[in-house]
Amino acid sequence: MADYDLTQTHIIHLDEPKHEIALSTEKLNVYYGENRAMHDASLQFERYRITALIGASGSGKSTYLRSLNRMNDNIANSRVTGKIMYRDLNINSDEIDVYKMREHIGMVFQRPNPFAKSIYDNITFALKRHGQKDKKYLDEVVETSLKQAALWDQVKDSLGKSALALSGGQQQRLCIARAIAMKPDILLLDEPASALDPISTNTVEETLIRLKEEFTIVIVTHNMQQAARISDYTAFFHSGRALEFDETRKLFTRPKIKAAEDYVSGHFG
Ligand SMILES: Nc1ncnc2c1ncn2[C@@H]1O[C@H](COP(=O)(O)OP(=O)(O)OP(=O)(O)O)[C@@H](O)[C@H]1O
Repeated sequence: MADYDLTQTHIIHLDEPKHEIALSTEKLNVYYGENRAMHDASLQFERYRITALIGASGSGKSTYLRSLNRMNDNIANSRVTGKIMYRDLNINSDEIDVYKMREHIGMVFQRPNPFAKSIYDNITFALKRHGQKDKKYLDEVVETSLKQAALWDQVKDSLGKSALALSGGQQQRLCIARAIAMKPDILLLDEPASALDPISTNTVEETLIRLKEEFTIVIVTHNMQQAARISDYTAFFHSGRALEFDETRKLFTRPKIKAAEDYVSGHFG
């Protein structure tokens, strides 16, 4: 089995992508001040597939995920180099309107973070800010997004209720509904189920599996069973590098790199 060489640049592309590539990075580096937290990460994300990012704590998964829709821009002292290609555009460039780009590449965070507003207003907030006033359209988006996030049946009679009164699992599905209301192409999720109980986790996982019919999903998870259950592809991160990238079933059963084998087998026992 190959071991990794941290002095090498690791560029990992799928041998034969089966679908169109929705998003990719080329030699992506992230620096926090002097600390280089991501080294030349080159990965490709297929459209309508779920890709899981796995690896030990501190290996750089969130750093990488955040850079995909320029969330690292908000961190003082952070710098990102390399290309992030979306629809033939390098979105890691000064000319990009970051807010517009995030309409195409949405994000859901680890802790549910609904606004202190009604369920309805949470979903319509960004659309209204973009000038959408058509009540019929807004009503439709609220219904469709909540249905897609598997929350509609539970909240359809209480859309005026505060989002903060929902359970943690429901709040997270509301945050997913809020993200998909903008009809993004790509959904980035940073451990979206880690703060949830097993039943809510299960519902979120089922929701994500259904959502991949319409969206390309990239998800950070510490939960190997979750990665195995829901993802089509997995990228293994180690020491700020994307070291191995493959179909999930191959990476979990026949990893090529020892560090990946140790990590995966340690978690599966
Ligand atoms: N805002 C920040 N400022 C400075 N350093 C940071 C920041 N965020 C992350 N780092 C550093 O970057 C490295 C990678 O961290 P990151 O959070 O991306 O790892 P991770 O694999 O997502 O970890 P975890 O699984 O614990 O969330 C770590 O050394 C971390 O200390």
